[in-house]
Amino acid sequence: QFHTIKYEDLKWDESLGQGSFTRIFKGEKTDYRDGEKHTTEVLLKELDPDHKNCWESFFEAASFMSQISHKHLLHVYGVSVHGDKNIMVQEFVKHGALDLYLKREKSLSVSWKLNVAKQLACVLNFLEEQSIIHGNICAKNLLLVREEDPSQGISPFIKLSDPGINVAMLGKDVIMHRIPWIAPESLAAPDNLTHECDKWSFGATVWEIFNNGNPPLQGWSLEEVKLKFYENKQQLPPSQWTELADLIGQCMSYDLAFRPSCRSIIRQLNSLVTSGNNVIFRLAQDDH
Ligand SMILES: N#Cc1ccc(Nc2nc(N)cc(-n3ccc(CO)n3)n2)cc1
Repeated sequence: QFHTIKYEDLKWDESLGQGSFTRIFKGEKTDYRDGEKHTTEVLLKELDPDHKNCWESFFEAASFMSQISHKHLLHVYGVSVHGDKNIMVQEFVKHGALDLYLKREKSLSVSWKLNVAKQLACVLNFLEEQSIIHGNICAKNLLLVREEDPSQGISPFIKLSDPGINVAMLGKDVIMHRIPWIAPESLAAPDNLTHECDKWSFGATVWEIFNNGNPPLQGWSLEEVKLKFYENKQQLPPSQWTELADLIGQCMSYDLAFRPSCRSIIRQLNSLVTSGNNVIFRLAQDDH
């Protein structure tokens, strides 16, 4: 169900860091098409050898990404296995993961943030229409293809990365680290994810985007304290912008039935764009 790439057709360049069970490197893949040699810049995502028992889930994530295509879904060229090395070969995304970008760029505009949130809502809507559940929506799994350039009227462009190892495969402690992105009902049943779980995670991710990449519950390092967050049905600190806080609150409602449809999420984001402009316009008016 996905393309296998020969190990000798891959070249490793610099290391770009590591995820929870993977290491990522910049690299190149070589194809020979119509008698010509083509070299493509790629991202090589290597599964840690000591987690090779998760290789099926690792490749399931790869096949998940290659069975459907969408402009806001990361393209996966294929996989390569060599000895105890399991490698996913992805398109190289120029500006990397959004969580780091949000921490680095401190003066992103409200319209930048809304634009990115809308792109995520669009790909979420697409996945729901395809009855596909991602299961790991968070800023770390959003990749920035293009920065904005206001002088050229160029807006940011993001892609959703693969979900990584299936949360059901992971130990209890790893699942704890996904609080508050993981929907509360999924803690009890991580192998029974629903589209509503992705909406909960969407809410936590929009919260991240509007909080300059400060992880939610920062400093709440003790797992039992994080569990209290769910037991007490707590919400993340609400934004001053009530309409935004309402949308995040709807997505992160403990009752599945109260989580909005993707259509409603997109509609509410669109109205935030207009109300956002009006707020700015009103504030500007007050100044004069
Ligand atoms: N400095 C720097 C820098 C780092 C990475 C990229 N590019 C890239 N391309 C991808 N396809 C995937 C990723 N990821 C990064 C974290 C994850 C977690 O899954 N993925 N990064 C570009 C610049």
